Amino acid sequence: MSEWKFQRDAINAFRFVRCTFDADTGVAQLVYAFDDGPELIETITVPGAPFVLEGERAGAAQQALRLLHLIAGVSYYKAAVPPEIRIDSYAIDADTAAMLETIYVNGLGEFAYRNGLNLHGRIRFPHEAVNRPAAPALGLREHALVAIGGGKDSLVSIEALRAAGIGQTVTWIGGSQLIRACAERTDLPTLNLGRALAPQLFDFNREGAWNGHIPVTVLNSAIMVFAAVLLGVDQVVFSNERSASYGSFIEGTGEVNHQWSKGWECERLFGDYVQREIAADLHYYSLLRPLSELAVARQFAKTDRYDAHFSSCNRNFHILGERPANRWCGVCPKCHFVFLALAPFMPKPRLVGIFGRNLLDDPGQTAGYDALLEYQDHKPFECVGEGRESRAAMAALGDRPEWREDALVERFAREIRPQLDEAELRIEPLLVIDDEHRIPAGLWERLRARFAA
Ligand SMILES: CC(=O)N[C@H]1[C@@H](OP(=O)(O)OP(=O)(O)OC[C@H]2O[C@@H](n3ccc(=O)[nH]c3=O)[C@H](O)[C@@H]2O)O[C@H](CO)[C@@H](O)[C@@H]1O[C@H](C)C(=O)N[C@@H](C)C(=O)N[C@@H](CCC(=O)O)C(=O)O
Ligand SMILES: Nc1ncnc2c1ncn2[C@@H]1O[C@H](COP(=O)(O)OP(=O)(O)OP(=O)(O)O)[C@@H](O)[C@H]1O
Repeated sequence: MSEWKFQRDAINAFRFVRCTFDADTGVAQLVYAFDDGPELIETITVPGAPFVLEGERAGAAQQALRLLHLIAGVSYYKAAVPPEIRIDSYAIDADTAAMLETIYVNGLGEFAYRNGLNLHGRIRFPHEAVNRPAAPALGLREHALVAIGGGKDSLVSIEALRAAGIGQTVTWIGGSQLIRACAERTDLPTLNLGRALAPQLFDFNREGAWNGHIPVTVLNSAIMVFAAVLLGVDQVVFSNERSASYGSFIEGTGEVNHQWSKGWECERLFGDYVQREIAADLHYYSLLRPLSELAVARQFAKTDRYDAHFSSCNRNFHILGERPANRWCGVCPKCHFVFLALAPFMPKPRLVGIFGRNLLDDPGQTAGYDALLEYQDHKPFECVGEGRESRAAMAALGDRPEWREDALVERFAREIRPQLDEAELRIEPLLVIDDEHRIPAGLWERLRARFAA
């Protein structure tokens, strides 16, 4: 074993070795390996131990842990993308294998495109006939674990749940101080789940591993579903908007969606699986699924409670490395998009105050905005709205005296808008609420009017 060296192209198999949970400490270990190489151990820590798990709750916790093991494996599998996948310590059925293949192939879509790999037909999870009855209802108490990511979306959900009178615990994974500050600002109960990647992954990256984006939202979802079973609560709430279901259109390739695991296909697949295989009364849903990015931005603008705390700039969230000095780097696609999406709904001084500068009056940002507008470029691989949302927001600003002379708004009006169909530049149709979602019916009845206003 000590002789083993990471040689990406010589690896034959990726192994799901085992997953364990110590109810006395709240620590789960997710163990993987390549061939007969060293064990790669990812650790998840759930505060609140010791946990008492008996009977059907214990069975549900084991199912949730296995689902997490299988999904979290994507971080390591991607390092070598070997021809074979093995599961050493338990068996999965054909439906589970099919779901995992869908998550891996689509969730690694951007990774595959950027690395010139074709994963279709290459990712095969071994499966056998497994006789398991549908998951029982566990009698979970009515309470929501709400994911918070430090950006505007989860804060919109948290305020909507508060208004609807749903008991919630604001929950995040990892050690981000920015997320902690936002969570504390909610004045609600909080829960910070620990996650440590296997340290060897960083060595493998230096030694030539394949690297690229992984479907982090479904992975965070699996962590929170596991925590919900341990804590005995019946809802796991994310804040993935409708626009996340649409990717970037690449000429000659087709659609590649950076945020596939925030999209509707993934939510439906994962949420149905949780109810069928883990607990019939555990509801996983995205509260913002019926809303476009612009509709979410409009909701966010209604309160200034988080202006001095939130950030959507992903540069804040690296495990290693530098973070922007003032929460908004101002040059990445998320900064560009969030500034543009909020601008139609916020007084200009407030928005410029949040970012510390006016991104739309900076000609240096032209290429970034062109990509968002899908003008001579494709939509960036980031969590940003659809091209038609960016174009509609820019057109709306062009009609407003306080914005229309800013460099990029003026350029849009002069150079890009004349090439577009005016009927497709209206904001109102993009703010319409959709009916495709998994939000429990009673809650949605209480929230629909709020989101429509
Ligand atoms: C913070 C960030 O954007 N990270 C992406 C970046 O990673 P980078 O190498 O620059 O730094 P680290 O995040 O510190 O990661 C170090 C290495 O660790 C591996 N890794 C990390 C997390 C993980 O869950 N699995 C891993 O394997 C990986 O090898 C890293 O190199 O670039 C990476 C490659 O493109 C991205 O994979 C990193 O993205 C993180 C997984 C991440 O958390 N990103 C979110 C901020 C994010 O992109 N959210 C999406 C949600 C969409 C979705 O569900 O896919 C979004 O906002 O659009
Ligand atoms: N570290 C984390 N722990 C738990 N959930 C997270 C974490 N990071 C992101 N999420 C959740 O994943 C989903 C997608 O993240 P996303 O970044 O789009 O949302 P956000 O941070 O709320 O808003 P924004 O789009 O403005 O960044 C959200 O539900 C968010 O709460």
